[in-house]
Amino acid sequence: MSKRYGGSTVVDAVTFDVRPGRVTGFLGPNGAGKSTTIRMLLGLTTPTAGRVTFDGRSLRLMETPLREVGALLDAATVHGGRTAHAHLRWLAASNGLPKHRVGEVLGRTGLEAVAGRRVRGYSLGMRQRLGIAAALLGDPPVLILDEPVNGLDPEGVHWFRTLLRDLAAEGRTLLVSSHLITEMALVADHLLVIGAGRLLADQSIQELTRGHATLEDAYFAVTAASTQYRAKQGGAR
Ligand SMILES: Nc1ncnc2c1ncn2[C@@H]1O[C@H](COP(=O)(O)OP(=O)(O)OP(=O)(O)O)[C@@H](O)[C@H]1O
Repeated sequence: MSKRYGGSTVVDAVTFDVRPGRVTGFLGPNGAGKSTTIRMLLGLTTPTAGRVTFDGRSLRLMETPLREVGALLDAATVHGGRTAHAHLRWLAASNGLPKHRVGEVLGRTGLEAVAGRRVRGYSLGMRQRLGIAAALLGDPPVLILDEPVNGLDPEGVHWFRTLLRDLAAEGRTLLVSSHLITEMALVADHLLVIGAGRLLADQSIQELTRGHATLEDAYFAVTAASTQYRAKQGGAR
């Protein structure tokens, strides 16, 4: 896929496959084109060139997309006056999903005890859990999660790691973007690295790290030429 905005190409002929049964991490410096790529995967932004298919099919042609692809984008988008339970009930009803899925995803995301509270009183971590619950609602074989650990406390991060591994073990396809390389090193099997709109790496963690002391070192080496924002070293004066 490629995406141009005005005169600038923000995603430049990026091609990749995301395989089932493993966690694929999606990394890149600020402004690299991760969100734009994810929005194109989900049909929220139209590519200037190229296309996206899920098991050979276009998302637009699917009758019940939530059963096919679950997504977490911006956890802040839920109406604050709704309870988590009401939000998920509404999503289930409007997408033809069975009511019992609401209780199941509330259980899987640890939100049962707070499901009757209005979302405006939720912490960022609770909102992230609710966003993950919504992504899981249709029991989809594919999950695309943008910055899912954002705002999660240490227990939440630990819970999420286990959840990701379980979802991969169930044979699902998981694409997870993050800025946290150390977190990716713990959960991902495979990494896509993007920089300045180009795909810089599409490798297993072991392959990418080979020849470097750590995954972080490998990441800095791969993205060195495409990082637009890097502070000068040294103390502030
Ligand atoms: N609607 C838009 N119109 C014009 N330019 C855009 C638009 N959306 C994104 N861009 C530009 O595209 C580039 C890639 O942005 P994008 O949000 O995809 O990067 P990102 O990798 O998700 O960054 P971050 O890690 O900071 O969230 C940036 O230079 C951004 O300014």
